[in-house]
Amino acid sequence: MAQIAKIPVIDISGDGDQEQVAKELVEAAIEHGFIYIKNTGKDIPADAIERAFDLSKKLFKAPLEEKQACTIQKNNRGWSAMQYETLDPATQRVGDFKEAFNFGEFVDGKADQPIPPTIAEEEDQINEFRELCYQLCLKINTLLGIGLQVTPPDFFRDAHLHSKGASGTILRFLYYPPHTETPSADREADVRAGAHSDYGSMTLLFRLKGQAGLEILTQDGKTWAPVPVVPPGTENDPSPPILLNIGDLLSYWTNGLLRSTVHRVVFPGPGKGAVEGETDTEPRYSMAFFCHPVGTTPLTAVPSERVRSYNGGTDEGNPYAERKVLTADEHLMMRLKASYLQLYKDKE
Ligand SMILES: O=C(O)CCC(=O)C(=O)O
Ligand SMILES: [Fe+2]
Repeated sequence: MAQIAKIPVIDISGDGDQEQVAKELVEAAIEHGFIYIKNTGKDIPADAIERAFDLSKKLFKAPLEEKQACTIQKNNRGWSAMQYETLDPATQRVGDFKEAFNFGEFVDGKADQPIPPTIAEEEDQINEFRELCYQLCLKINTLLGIGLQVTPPDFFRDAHLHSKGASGTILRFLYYPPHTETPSADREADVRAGAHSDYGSMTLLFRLKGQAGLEILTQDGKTWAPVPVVPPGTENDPSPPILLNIGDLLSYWTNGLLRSTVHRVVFPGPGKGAVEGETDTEPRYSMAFFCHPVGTTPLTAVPSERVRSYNGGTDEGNPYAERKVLTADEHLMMRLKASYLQLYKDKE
């Protein structure tokens, strides 16, 4: 069996020493880029997560025409069909064995995009779940600011405030069929989601017990390590931990100090390193909340001595000195173009 990923579990739900928690979070973000946020149910109640998963199952079971009518657009919202997205085009021979549905920001509590009629009545519930995720990301942004001693410490949080404008933030439901339903997929050669790093500031990932598949690339750059849904010590929590990972934008913004880790979703068939108690024989559902700063935010130098003095892991001086300042939206567009080849080819 493959070595499972070494990812720390951190509890940020308490009222205790915030500085200490912030420090632990920052060290984990620098060292691993992935962190299990212990789910005590205080930030995101277990039943809100359960209900969101139920809604996601209902959505993917909706008639094909309903989903097709919501096909993903250049605004990154809507439904992406089985094998439509290819996250790692350089390596994959076929597209990802998954379906996905992206919800962008809501306006006045309503979705600002077509929604399948099958789930239209639950629009409020989607909005509420988005809001819980957003609030948790704001809290994490504050902790990162404190841990990196940014002045002011709410520098990152501020850049994510809805009140300052629209952002590319997406709540994404994902459905991966069991291997038995995708016989054309070669368990060894094909993947359910190609190797990639996430585009935004940070991602919250929700998974279900027993459903295998997620792996991260370890620091040697060639070994893949499975990421258990329920790491040791969290078995009795109300819900499995929420998996937090740092995205490319936050890594870029911090000069590479915070690590954006490459990950993928595989068919961990027998002998291929599945975690004990997890399989790929059942349908797999996951939900990702991709948190982005307000689109017009310029990704200028972070006012933190720790970030400033980090030279991006090279000896060539500080990349801030040379690079063009991108906005959050420009950074996102650069990444989207690389993974939706068809969408951008057909319509440009
Ligand atoms: O489904 C998962 O476990 C991971 C999904 C993912 O990495 C993504 O959508 O960016
Ligand atoms: Fe991802």
